[in-house]
Amino acid sequence: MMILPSQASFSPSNGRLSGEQVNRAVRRLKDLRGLFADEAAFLAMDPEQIVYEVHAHDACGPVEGGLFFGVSTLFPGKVGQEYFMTKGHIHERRNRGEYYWGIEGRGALVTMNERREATVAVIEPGSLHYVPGNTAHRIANTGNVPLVVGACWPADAGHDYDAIAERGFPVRIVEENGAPVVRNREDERDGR
Ligand SMILES: O=P(O)(O)OC[C@H]1O[C@](O)(CO)[C@@H](O)[C@@H]1O
Repeated sequence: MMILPSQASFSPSNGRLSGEQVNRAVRRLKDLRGLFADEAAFLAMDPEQIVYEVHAHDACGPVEGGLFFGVSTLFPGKVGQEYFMTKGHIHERRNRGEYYWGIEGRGALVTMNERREATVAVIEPGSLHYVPGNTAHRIANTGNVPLVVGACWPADAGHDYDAIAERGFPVRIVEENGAPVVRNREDERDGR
């Protein structure tokens, strides 16, 4: 019998993920153009500012039956009144689901199904969230410290951004009177 060493190192308390097969992807403000309601506020900010980074353990490549394991770190901040958020996607293979869990910080998981019905769940340390297939998803950081969220998803799920780009999600997570609230996009006159 062969005793194998750990393939990577993961700390459940702070989400730090490292090792040979761990890839790091960074998204800057300039990668999120057009997603925030307040375009003027967006243009006044540093486009190179890092909004979030994703560390993912890729042990198998994008194969059917495989799994990816990742940790997203979404930094605190706002564009106008709207909290920093991930780009958001639906899986290319539509029926693939995903697990998320809160590790550090506080935020919101926003989902949208094929009928454009949205849900919003509070993410906090220890919270667990199952995103079913056929459901677009994004997270927003509603706190003052980095939001660290773990995720596990099928390796062949893929990311489809174009399918949701035109109309976006039906809700926004914004600050009102110092607290996060859910705002319906239908209440906006323009923009998304
Ligand atoms: O791809 P997005 O929408 O920028 O989200 C960030 C990441 O969150 C995950 O859903 C989980 O880490 C990844 O699949 C994705 O790359």
